Amino acid sequence: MPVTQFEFKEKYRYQNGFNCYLESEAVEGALPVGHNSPQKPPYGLYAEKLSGTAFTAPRHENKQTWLYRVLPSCAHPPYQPDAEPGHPGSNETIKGTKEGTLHYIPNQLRWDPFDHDEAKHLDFVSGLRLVAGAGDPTLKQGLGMYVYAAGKSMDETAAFYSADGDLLVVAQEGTLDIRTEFGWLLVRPMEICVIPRGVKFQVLLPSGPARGYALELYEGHFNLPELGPIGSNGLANARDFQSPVACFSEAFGTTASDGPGSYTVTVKFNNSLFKTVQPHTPFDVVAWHGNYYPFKYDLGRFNTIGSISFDHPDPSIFTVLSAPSPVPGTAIADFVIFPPRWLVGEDTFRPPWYHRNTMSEFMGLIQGGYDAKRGGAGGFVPGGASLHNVMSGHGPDAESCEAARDAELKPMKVGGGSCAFMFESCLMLGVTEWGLRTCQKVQEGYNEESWGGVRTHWKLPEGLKVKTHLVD
Ligand SMILES: O=C(O)Cc1cc(O)ccc1O
Ligand SMILES: [Fe+2]
Repeated sequence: MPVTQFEFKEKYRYQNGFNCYLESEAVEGALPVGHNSPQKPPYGLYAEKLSGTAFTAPRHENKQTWLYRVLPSCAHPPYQPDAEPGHPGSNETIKGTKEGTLHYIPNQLRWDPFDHDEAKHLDFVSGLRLVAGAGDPTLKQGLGMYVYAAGKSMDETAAFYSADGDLLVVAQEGTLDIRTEFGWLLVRPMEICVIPRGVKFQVLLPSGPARGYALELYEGHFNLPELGPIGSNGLANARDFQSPVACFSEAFGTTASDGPGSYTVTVKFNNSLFKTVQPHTPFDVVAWHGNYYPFKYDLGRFNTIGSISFDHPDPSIFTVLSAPSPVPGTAIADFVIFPPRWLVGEDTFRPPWYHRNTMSEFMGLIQGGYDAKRGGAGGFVPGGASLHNVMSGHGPDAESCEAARDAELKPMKVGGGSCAFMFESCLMLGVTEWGLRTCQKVQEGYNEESWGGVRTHWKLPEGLKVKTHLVD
């Protein structure tokens, strides 16, 4: 059914701000006033608390939301393990291997663009593939890195949630129309969203097939990075984050065990999928208030900051969101983007310097090219990825390096119409069997092709006295 202008406007109304205490009611008076759990909440709703941190987490970290819904979430038949091994979206593909073990490889890896779902038999959940990860969701430590390829919408009677972590979704191709318990989020390419642990959602594809990347954070939550001397504005500004308004369905019966339909809820629990089928909709939240909710962000709104004198700054200057570890300044996951920007550095090697990083770097490309790597077939291209793990040396490929050494250093706009991103983590990443072999996208000659041709420029000026010299 086509949406009318009015419905469209209502459905995609958002509340603005990051990490705010928000409230929303789809029906006037559905939110209890001055009270969280009255004896009988308005209109016969049930009050249900959804916590994103321990009840006793410090005030500045505490995340909770009160939901006012037609039926409480506990009213469902038992969950059952889902799908046979090997089946798309089965435990095997979510874990990465049958045993769930990961491959630890010091080599640089790069992937050709991941396949679209040509056959249109995958939806967002069955099209989700774990490529790399670290840690363990049962310990609430670490993270998972995914690509998704979906050719069709999730069923209108389907919902999904992850008990394992908060899911940051990076849309690369195709629009995601995401229905959540909290309301709707429209996420287009060059936009991202975060769906917190436990929040049920359904992904529709209004513009056809979709492909993208996702990061699941088993530990903590994403925050805006500290701005330090940058001051009180810049990078991703708080007001540009958008959250849904309450929107509910009336598909329920007189009790929790009768109802108009069959609604399938799939849960990802310790990287395994479980399913239940309940007769009432899980999208029955009429009102909510709290600070634990899904949100979206348009990467085009990022206020990019960089050097206006010399030298190439650390990429942390491009951090959109950061999920801290207990070690100050050290992230379990940073989400970093490389948007179009001006380069004006004088006497500066402008692309990323060569480096070995104690953090691991998983990169993807949303659109366009990346200034340190060649594009085209077999290069770093939209929909593909690279992984430079802990201490794996990397930097511009030989071609980009030579071009940058000889470039005339006038002000120059890089990356017009392009946007690469990086999931950077303090943890060593393991690659799944799917990521390494099954997907068949790993570029075999990546290292040799990129850096095999790096030229030696070393030349000792004649007559210069050598202070120390190793005699081999
Ligand atoms: O490796 C990369 O391409 C990402 C990156 C970019 C940059 O500008 C500096 C460091 C870094 O790791
Ligand atoms: Fe790097």
